[in-house]
Amino acid sequence: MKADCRLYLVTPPALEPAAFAVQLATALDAGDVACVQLRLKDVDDDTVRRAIDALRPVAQEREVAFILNDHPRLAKEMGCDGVHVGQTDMPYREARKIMGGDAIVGVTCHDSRHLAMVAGEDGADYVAFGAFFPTGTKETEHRAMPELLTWWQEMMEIPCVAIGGITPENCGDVVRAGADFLAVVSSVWQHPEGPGAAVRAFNKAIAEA
Ligand SMILES: Cc1ncc(COP(=O)(O)OP(=O)(O)O)c(N)n1
Ligand SMILES: Cc1nc(C(=O)O)sc1CCOP(=O)(O)O
Ligand SMILES: [Mg+2]
Repeated sequence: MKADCRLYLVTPPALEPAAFAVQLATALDAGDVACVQLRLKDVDDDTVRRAIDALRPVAQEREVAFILNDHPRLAKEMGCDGVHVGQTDMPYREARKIMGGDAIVGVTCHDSRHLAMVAGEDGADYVAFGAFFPTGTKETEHRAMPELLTWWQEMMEIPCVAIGGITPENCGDVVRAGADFLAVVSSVWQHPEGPGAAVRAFNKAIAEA
């Protein structure tokens, strides 16, 4: 059992804020979730602001960290707890400068030991590896293996996030390999019995891994 692995929910790529706030509350009330990332692609800043206004309180009232994908300035302006930046977004150091020392800043590192070491040494709060499994949520060019997580855990103290196609059924190897967080989209929001059932299934799978 690796009880210290936790869930990191990432929102669906498109959502209607008021309706999704209800879904999010259902997910967060169902079990243990460490953080929520708002990930909206190809929308304008005001659309992101409206979504933050609807969703940030749902997470923060439950003491769940609220992280914005891609947009450090909006994350700072809107009171998010952190930001996630990819390799083609803003460089980590610039994001940190905008967010300040206390905020969470996470960095995508694909399947690269080098990128992860650089992010870790620069001061990232977590590194994210993926994709561990095929995913329909986004086109991915990189495939990460569970051994990468084990190597990271042996080398570094900074938490690592596993992402990409992770489900309650396939997460065991990733959890046992050393993931500190499982970042998930479709297996939660498209779960046939709803997001609450998905969170419960993940919590059980993690506890039994
Ligand atoms: C936790 C987490 N890990 C990886 C990503 C992917 O970020 P990025 O490579 O910038 O791609 P987009 O998500 O922006 O399309 C992530 N968002 N979250
Ligand atoms: C947003 C994202 N980033 C990835 C990466 O590999 O960096 S995979 C991915 C999509 C994750 O969605 P799902 O849980 O539905 O597979
Ligand atoms: Mg990005």
